[in-house]
Amino acid sequence: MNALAVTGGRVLHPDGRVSEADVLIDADAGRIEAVSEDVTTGREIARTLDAEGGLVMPGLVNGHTHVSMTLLRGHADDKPLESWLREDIWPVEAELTDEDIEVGAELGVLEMIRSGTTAFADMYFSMDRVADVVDRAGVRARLGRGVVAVGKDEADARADLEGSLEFARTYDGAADGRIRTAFMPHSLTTVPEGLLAEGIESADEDDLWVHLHANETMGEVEPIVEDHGVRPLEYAADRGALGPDRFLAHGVHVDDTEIELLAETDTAVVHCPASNMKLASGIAPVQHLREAGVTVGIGTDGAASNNDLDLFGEMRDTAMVGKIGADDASAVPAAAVVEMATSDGADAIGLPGGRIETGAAADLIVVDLEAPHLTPAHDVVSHLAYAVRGSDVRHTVCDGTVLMRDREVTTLDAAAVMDRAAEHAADLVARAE
Ligand SMILES: CSC[C@H]1O[C@@H](n2cnc3c(O)ncnc32)[C@H](O)[C@@H]1O
Ligand SMILES: [Zn+2]
Repeated sequence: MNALAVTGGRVLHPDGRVSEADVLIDADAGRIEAVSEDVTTGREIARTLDAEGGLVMPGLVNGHTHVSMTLLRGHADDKPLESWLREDIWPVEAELTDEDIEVGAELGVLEMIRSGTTAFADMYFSMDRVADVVDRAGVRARLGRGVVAVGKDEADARADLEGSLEFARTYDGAADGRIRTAFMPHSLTTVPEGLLAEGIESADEDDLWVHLHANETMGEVEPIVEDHGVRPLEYAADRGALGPDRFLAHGVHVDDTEIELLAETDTAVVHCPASNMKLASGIAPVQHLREAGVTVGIGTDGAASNNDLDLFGEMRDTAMVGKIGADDASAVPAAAVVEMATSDGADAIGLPGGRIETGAAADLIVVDLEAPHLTPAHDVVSHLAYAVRGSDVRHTVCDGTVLMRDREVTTLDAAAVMDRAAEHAADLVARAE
């Protein structure tokens, strides 16, 4: 066995307990072999990661993003979704080159590795380029090419749909299985009903997952209610968009019937609190969703509506806004938020990981707990939800490979990535003006 040992720290167990333990990883198999007090005695250990003063926990799962949108970070702020997309984002995206998308993905993945995210779900364009970055950087992802029919004639919209299915078929299982894919219609209002149902039927024939934005704003809910006389998620169910191998981004404006429908169909929701606050989309009923039995993950959405990809910030936002939404300070507690960012997030997007236990995927991080803002440590789980920042992550491991050691990313050249991204972002915005 090519053994990697993470030693001298405390471990966050799946049931929320924290105890002193080492973690032994089979780096070739990408699997956790043992979690116990001393894994090094009597074993040949190839490499060690020092976790002294730190907490070993599952790598975080960013359940919904558009990673290449890091190039548009800070480009268009302070607008609601509809006008933000139509007036600012889509015109710039029309100028994107494949290379821009690759460079933006490198920057986003670099930021995620440095802030403890080991897996993410991504919907965008030129996804072969994003897949290449995922492969090189060593993270795990569920990827899909987004389908938008707005402003396209029937033939172009159909070509978009075929492209999404083709990407999903071709890349599923790539990067030694670290890449999984999905058919990704953008939303219920940007893809017409016929195409949506047809695409989902084709996806099902090939056992592909499905991911879309849903019920993000009232502006998305009202036209469906007006045109079809049903709630958006009833409309979605009738077109095959709900089920155990589907996950929806946002789910902000869902009524009780829709929450029931999500639970009955085992459809997961990825909550994106910062994006929902920044675009003033609304507050998702996270406590209610969880109580109904819906699997809820957490996502950053793109960096243009957040404006970072630090999932620790997202955990804090989830807890805070969850309490305001429920009008109850005990709603969405720290332990729930940690679950949502780890095991529930992994389950929501159908990727391995999210648990530190024997047999689980070796996707983990070490968080440094020795810092003024983390002192005293009455309750480590509380710190994870409310006080830890992405910059507290010391090491990041995915699939048994060390992606960051002592804050040095091993798979990407951080300085070069940042330089290239700044250059591409400036050129892109200049082209669009
Ligand atoms: C077709 S690729 C994905 C598409 O989605 C856009 N997008 C980014 N953030 C959001 C959001 O919060 N709601 C809806 N759509 C969003 C992105 O700019 C791409 O055009
Ligand atoms: Zn989105």
